[in-house]
Amino acid sequence: MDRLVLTPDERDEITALVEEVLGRDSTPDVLGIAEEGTVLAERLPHRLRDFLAGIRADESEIAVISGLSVGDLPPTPVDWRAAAATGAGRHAEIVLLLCASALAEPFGWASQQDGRIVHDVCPGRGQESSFTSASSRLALSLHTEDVFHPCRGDYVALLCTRNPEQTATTLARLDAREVPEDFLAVLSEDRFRFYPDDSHVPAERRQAGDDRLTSRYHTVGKVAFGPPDRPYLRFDLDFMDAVEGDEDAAKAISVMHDYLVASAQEVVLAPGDLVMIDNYRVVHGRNPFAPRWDGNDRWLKRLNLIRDIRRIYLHNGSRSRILG
Ligand SMILES: NC(=[NH2+])NCCC[C@H](N)C(=O)O
Ligand SMILES: O=C(O)CCC(=O)C(=O)O
Ligand SMILES: [Fe+2]
Repeated sequence: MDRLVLTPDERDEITALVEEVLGRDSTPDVLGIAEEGTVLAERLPHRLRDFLAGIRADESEIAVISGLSVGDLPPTPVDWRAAAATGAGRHAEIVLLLCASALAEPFGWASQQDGRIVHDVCPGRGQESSFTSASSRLALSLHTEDVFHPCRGDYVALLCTRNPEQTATTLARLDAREVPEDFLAVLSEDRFRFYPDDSHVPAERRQAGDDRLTSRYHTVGKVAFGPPDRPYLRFDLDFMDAVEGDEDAAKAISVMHDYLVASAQEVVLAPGDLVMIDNYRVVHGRNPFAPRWDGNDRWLKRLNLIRDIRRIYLHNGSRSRILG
């Protein structure tokens, strides 16, 4: 894991840029700021830009930037809808957008959190055991973000605003030297189906049987692909299976899951920590925790990033960075 600890001066420089951007409009347009992101990011401190350029060039698995300001925070919202309605944590959203734009291009999903580009990750009441990021008492299993989609992010960026119980984010990779060749061979073939996860599939639409959003919709592909000595990875036990009747592929999924769990590392994010997770090189998840419901619950802001925004434009057939 790579880490950059910002100096108080660097933190203040970033805060000043964020305040300038927020001060331009009475109602800040987060998507508009995302459009400008790569230009605004040119004004971030040199050491931060150098650090992120290095992360990108090396394809580093995990990078943490510490010491960011997250602004004045209201109580942790009860769910992402409440956060969206009130604009809670706007300062943190812009910190995340600007810093992440020095690494890659921000984009969003029309099907996720109402098409917002910056997401809220906080425990949701009644969602303690869900398979979405709003879960708490149930662990979030190791996954590739948006595993079903060919335009899934190159990175997931998470900025922590609160983490009172020091709940860990879990991370694991596939080391080709550690696994048998025949196992890797199965993973490297188009023998796996990947489905949209529950954050893309509102319960009502699933019940209504909207084909694009139900389990009938899937893409087929490989779990391991790309550079053989440093394979990329596509995996989410909860939202994948083997193609019809392929028992060796089914077995490979469970062996792979056990391998990832056994080799996972934990990173505890503190307020002001921003982690950039390479969504091709590692899978991530979260340990379970007990929600408090006292306004002081764990709260992250999340952003998806892609190296080439044209892939999103081509998929959309328009110059929009909200994939829909
Ligand atoms: N294994 C899983 N639970 N996968 C789904 C991950 C959570 C999903 N990306 C969300 O935003 O809610
Ligand atoms: O809460 C965490 O630490 C990770 C959550 C997660 O997987 C996500 O928001 O995509
Ligand atoms: Fe995730």
